[in-house]
Amino acid sequence: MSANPLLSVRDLTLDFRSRHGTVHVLENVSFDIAPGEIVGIVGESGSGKSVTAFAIMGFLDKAARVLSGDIRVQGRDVMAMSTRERDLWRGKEASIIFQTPRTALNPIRTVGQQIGDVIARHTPASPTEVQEKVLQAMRQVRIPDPERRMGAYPFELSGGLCQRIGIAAALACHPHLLIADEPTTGLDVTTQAEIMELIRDTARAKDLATLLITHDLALASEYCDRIVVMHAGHVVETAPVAELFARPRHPYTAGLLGSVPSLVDSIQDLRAIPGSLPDLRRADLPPCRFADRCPRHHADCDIPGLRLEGIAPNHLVACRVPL
Ligand SMILES: Nc1ncnc2c1ncn2[C@@H]1O[C@H](COP(=O)(O)OP(=O)(O)OP(=O)(O)O)[C@@H](O)[C@H]1O
Repeated sequence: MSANPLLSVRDLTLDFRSRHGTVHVLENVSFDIAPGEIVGIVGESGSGKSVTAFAIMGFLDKAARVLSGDIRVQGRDVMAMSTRERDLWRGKEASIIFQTPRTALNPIRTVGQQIGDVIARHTPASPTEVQEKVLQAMRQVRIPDPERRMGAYPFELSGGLCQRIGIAAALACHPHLLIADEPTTGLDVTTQAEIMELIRDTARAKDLATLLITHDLALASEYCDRIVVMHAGHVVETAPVAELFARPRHPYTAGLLGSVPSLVDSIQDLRAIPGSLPDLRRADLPPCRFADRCPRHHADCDIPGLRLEGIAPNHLVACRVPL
């Protein structure tokens, strides 16, 4: 893991209590992000990507119970913060952008007011100074004609412009950590590329540690430096992007890569991963939650104590029979 990470998540284990029983959502989730690094979390729906992001930001609902683990941003223990400290920390040190930009914005306030609200919460400034900072934030995310657009309501702007407003609000107070949860869902391909380029350029220019949550492996391969692969609440593999795509070592990662048309050599090589995620309410979840779906399953896989281990420089895998 990184020598001086900006974000460090260690052995995060949490569950949710629900009417249908306890859901064992995350177990021993660990990863780091260095300043300026873009890390993608990939995995099927339900693998725990968003819950991990919400745990970092302190957005978990009351049904969540953190059983163990540690989350630090710039060395600061995020889970030990009071609600007030957390409110001040969000936006100033860490920000999140969501997948549905229009619904993430308040429909009855102009976009300029909404960016201004974030600035005013964190910086003592006069209304004129706030307005100047709003314009700066809008220019930074390349919104054309910001003087006019700051008076618009979200419904008056395209999905791509709304996402730019979301990013402007997230970055307005210069945080060090940015979490982007499926930031381009629902946007057309050209707008998707523009938004991803904006996120990448900003991360590089401002040395932001960026966590990109996505289903889209092709997108992750293009914009991320490193990938964290999650399956059913476990991190199963993490490696620099080129290495992971050239030589996946976990059978689940190999299965994911083999199921993406643009990443296989020919259509004949395209394969779906058999089975589905295990029911996370099971009290007897196996040490490897991929075991029931794994073509390489072996008796050793059922021995408790499976951990992420180094298999090559910067390449960790949680598998007893890696590829
Ligand atoms: N409030 C909750 N109560 C019970 N279970 C929950 C709650 N929130 C999330 N979960 C469960 O946690 C697991 C992980 O959900 P999460 O949303 O993090 O997955 P994800 O990988 O982000 O999926 P997607 O790509 O569909 O957003 C799922 O099994 C989900 O049902």
